[in-house]
Amino acid sequence: SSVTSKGFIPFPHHQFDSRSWNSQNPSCSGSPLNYVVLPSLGKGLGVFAVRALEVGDIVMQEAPALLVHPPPFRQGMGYNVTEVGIRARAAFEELSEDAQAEIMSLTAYYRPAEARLPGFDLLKAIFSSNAYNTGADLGLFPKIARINHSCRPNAGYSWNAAIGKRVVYASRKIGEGEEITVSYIPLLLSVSERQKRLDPYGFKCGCDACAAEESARKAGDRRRRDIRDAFNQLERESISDLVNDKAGNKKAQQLARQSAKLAHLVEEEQLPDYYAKASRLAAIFHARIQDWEQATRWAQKSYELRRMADAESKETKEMHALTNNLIASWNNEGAKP
Ligand SMILES: C[S@@+](CC[C@H](N)C(=O)[O-])C[C@H]1O[C@@H](n2cnc3c(N)ncnc32)[C@H](O)[C@@H]1O
Repeated sequence: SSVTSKGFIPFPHHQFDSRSWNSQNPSCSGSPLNYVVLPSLGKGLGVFAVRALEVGDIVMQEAPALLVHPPPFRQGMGYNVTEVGIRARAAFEELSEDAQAEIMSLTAYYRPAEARLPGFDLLKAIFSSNAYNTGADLGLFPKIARINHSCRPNAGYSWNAAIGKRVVYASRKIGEGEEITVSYIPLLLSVSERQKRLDPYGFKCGCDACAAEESARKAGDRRRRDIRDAFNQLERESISDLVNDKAGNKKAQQLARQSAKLAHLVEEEQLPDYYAKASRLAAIFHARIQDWEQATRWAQKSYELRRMADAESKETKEMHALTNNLIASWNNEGAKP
């Protein structure tokens, strides 16, 4: 269409102040360092901001120190851990002594009984405790591996295939000296469900959300459950057919309101991992009621968030295309006599 051939239509500037997003540029090395590794009370080492960071600022980006091409993934059983361990060992042997020492200093979670078994391999434990899916491989990132968990994290991270690095970025404003945290688990769960997911990591979570007093924890549980239910419902509705009668229109209006409410709820609960997903739904449901202005605002927000995580990802490109389509609809409406 003419929109794609003309390229990306610039957004009206008054709509969004995008300065903080612009400060991120994953292709620049980001030095001097934005972080320092220091002891964190009750959590071993942790990563702390040495300056105030805006949303979207890069905390760190790291190429994998160890990259393992995994054996086939077995549905319901995961990878063959022994085989992954053998491959990790082979890759490890190729590294410099310094790189090996950095890896061996990392924290591994295993039961004490495991360590007493013959053939216990600490490298294997370190690798399986700290590695991430990295494209089609598994990668170990020793600097990122120092970041502690929070159920209300202030940073997000993702593999950026274009630059071959895992990128950690501020997903909220972070003050100078504040600890950088990410989430190790899905967050739309109650305090006790989250703790179960964290058990294999060997710690009791004492983050703000888990350590709050009982009434606040209960309220948080309720809000996270409401958010999860709303996501499920709206995602189902987003792929169902539109009915263009009075009742259908009323329902569409209601869904648009619900989608905006969901986007505000995830912000209230401070769950930046879910902002992009909620904003996308709000864009879709406002487009359905042909509220092009709101639809465009939400789509652009989702696009910016996704671009921050990975400018080249399929999801980012999808949101870019959707935003452009919505702007085109908005312009067409304005052009109508
Ligand atoms: C990926 S490492 C993070 C860096 C680690 N603190 C270190 O000193 O190397 C994960 C381990 O850090 C600790 N940890 C992470 N988040 C924590 C939290 N919220 N509370 C307590 N301990 C935590 C646990 O020991 C966990 O097994």
